[in-house]
This record gives sequence, C-alpha cells and structure tokens, in this order.
Amino acid sequence: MTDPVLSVRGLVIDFTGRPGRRALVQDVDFDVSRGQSVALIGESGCGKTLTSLAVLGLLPPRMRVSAGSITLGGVDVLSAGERTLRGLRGRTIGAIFQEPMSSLNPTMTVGDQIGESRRMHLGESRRTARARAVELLDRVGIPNAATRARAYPHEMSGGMQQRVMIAAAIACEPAVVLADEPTTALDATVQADILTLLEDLRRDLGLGVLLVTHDLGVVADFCADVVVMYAGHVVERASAKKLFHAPRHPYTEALLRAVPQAGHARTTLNVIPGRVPAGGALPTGCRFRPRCSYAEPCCAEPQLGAVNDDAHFTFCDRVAAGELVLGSRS
Ligand SMILES: Nc1ncnc2c1ncn2[C@@H]1O[C@H](COP(=O)(O)OP(=O)(O)OP(=O)(O)O)[C@@H](O)[C@H]1O
Repeated sequence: MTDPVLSVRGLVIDFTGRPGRRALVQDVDFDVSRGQSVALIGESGCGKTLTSLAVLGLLPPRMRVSAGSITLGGVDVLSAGERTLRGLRGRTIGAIFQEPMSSLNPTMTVGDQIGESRRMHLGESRRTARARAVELLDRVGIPNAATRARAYPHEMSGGMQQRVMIAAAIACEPAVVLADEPTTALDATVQADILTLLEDLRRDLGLGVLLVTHDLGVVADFCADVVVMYAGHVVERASAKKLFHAPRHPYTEALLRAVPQAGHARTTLNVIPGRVPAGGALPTGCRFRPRCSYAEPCCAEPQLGAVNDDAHFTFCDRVAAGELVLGSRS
C-alpha cells in the first residue's frame, strides 16, 4: 500500500455549549491510501459525520478539533487557512453527500457546475472546461452527456443527480473522495449502480474512497477496510474480510447480526437494544457496556483499548486480554 493520502490520528472533536464542553469524537485513527476503499461505519450519532466534516475543514460552529492531526496529501488540515482548505477540497479530496440537491446549484446547468470547478482549481478556459465536463458526465454513466450537460439539476432523477455529484467530486482529479451516505436517499437498485460506479472509479483512477455509512450490507461488497465507530470512539478497525468473518468487538458483532440476510425470515433479525448515548451522557468505562450482551462489572473500569495484532484493532480490553470470545452469548 502506498503512503496514505488521508491520515487521521488521535482526533478529538469538542462541542462547546450547554452543559459545557464535551468530546463528541475521541481518539479516532485511520488512513486512506490511493486505490483503497475504507468504510466508516456506525449507527446514527456515532460521530461519522463530524469526523468527515473535520477532514474537510468544515466543522459547524461551536465544534472544534482539540487534539490530534489530519493530513490530506501531506498538508496539515488543522492549521491550514481557508484558501489552502479551498484548494484541498477539490484538488486533493472530493466530497459526495447524501442529498445531491443540497450540494448542486439549482440555477446553473450541470455542465457549467462541473466546468466551474475546473476553471477555479485548474485555471482552464470556459471552452476547455465545458468539454471536460461532458467527458466527465459520460464517465459517470450519464447517457447523451453533451445534451444532458445543458440540463439543470431539477430536470434529472435522484440517481442521475448523484452521478453529477460524483462527476463534480472527481472533476479536478482528487486523490481521494469522501462519500457520506451517498446512496441512503436512493432506491435499492440505483444504490447498487452508484456504489458500482464508485468502485469502478476507485479501480480505474486509483482513487482513495472513504465511504461513510450506517449500512454494513453496503460495506461488505464495496470496501476493503472498515473502521467501526461507537459513541465517538473507534471500537474496531480491520480489513472487511477479517471483520465480517471474525468480528472481535461486541458492537461489531451486534451490527452484523442486525444486517438482513438474503433468504432468512425477518424474525431472525437482531435489533441492538437501547440507543447510542448522546455526547454528554456517556457511561463510565466502555461506552457500549449498557447495550452489550457480554458486559461484566469490570467493563465499568476505564478501558485502555488495545491492538490485538498489527492489522486488527479492538477497543475492548477483555477481548484484547483473551478473556472474552464472541459468540458465547446470544
Ligand atoms: N451541530 C451539532 N450540535 C450539537 N451536537 C451535535 C451537532 N452535530 C452532531 N452533534 C452530536 O455529535 C454526535 C455525533 O454526531 P454525528 O452527526 O457525527 O454522528 P453520525 O454517526 O454521523 O450520525 P448520522 O448518521 O445521523 O449523521 C451526536 O451525539 C450528535 O448528537
């Protein structure tokens, strides 16, 4: 694997407001290299979106990175000024969000929007940028690209709008794209098409892909590596192969049990009891403890977090110490 394009180390994101400062994301570590697809997964409220907004240098007001580092293409995102960040967004990292209509400009044709990005970042002429926009629309699978380049976003279906977003995200040939729930708003068949497109681009262009999702079913087919987040922490990080065959953290196991299996009756689906704690109300010790079917009194003690082997990190001290083997409780 080449050097990472995106590197996140010891990331802590604080929220300042009532009832005082609190860490919503803590000690998050992961890398994305060119050509590598990494999933950031967890239920709603686990801190995936805040982590990805921090990567883009776009944290909302009252949110602040208080510790750790983020580098994009070797540039320190946290100390970068707005001008540098604007350059990084587009040239080094492209972003794709859940709702294409909230990111696309409704008053510009899709061709002009994609072209504008190339004019701004690469200094291309209007004519060259427009021609390149048509090529990009064709590359992301939009039929009759030259004609569709003159359409406005609202004249397209949700799936086509998402393809336009992807064309815009890769317009300036970034090294990595961040896709935050890119298919959640789409029909199941369109979802698969969009994920297949991202996978093709990863392979053909050597793009790094950071896929933010709550859907483990999506991850199994499209990502080589997985980072599982729970209540602001990374609880497990491993290759998808290891994680799906032999999860080590009880939360990952519970997530896997909640994924519908083809051919199984709906009644076999396990729902994880309870909910993700809100930022201020964290339990002592392991944050997953109140919902964990393996929990013991010692889980209320501070957890150290441990790497079980080089490529498989699990934030469960009992698993790390060999005291807990998953599957022993239903
Ligand atoms: N603007 C905000 N103000 C206050 N708290 C926030 C804000 N944004 C997020 N949070 C809190 O930060 C925590 C992490 O939220 P985040 O949106 O990153 O989670 P997520 O895993 O991406 O969930 P989702 O999939 O629903 O976006 C949650 O407890 C959430 O309530």
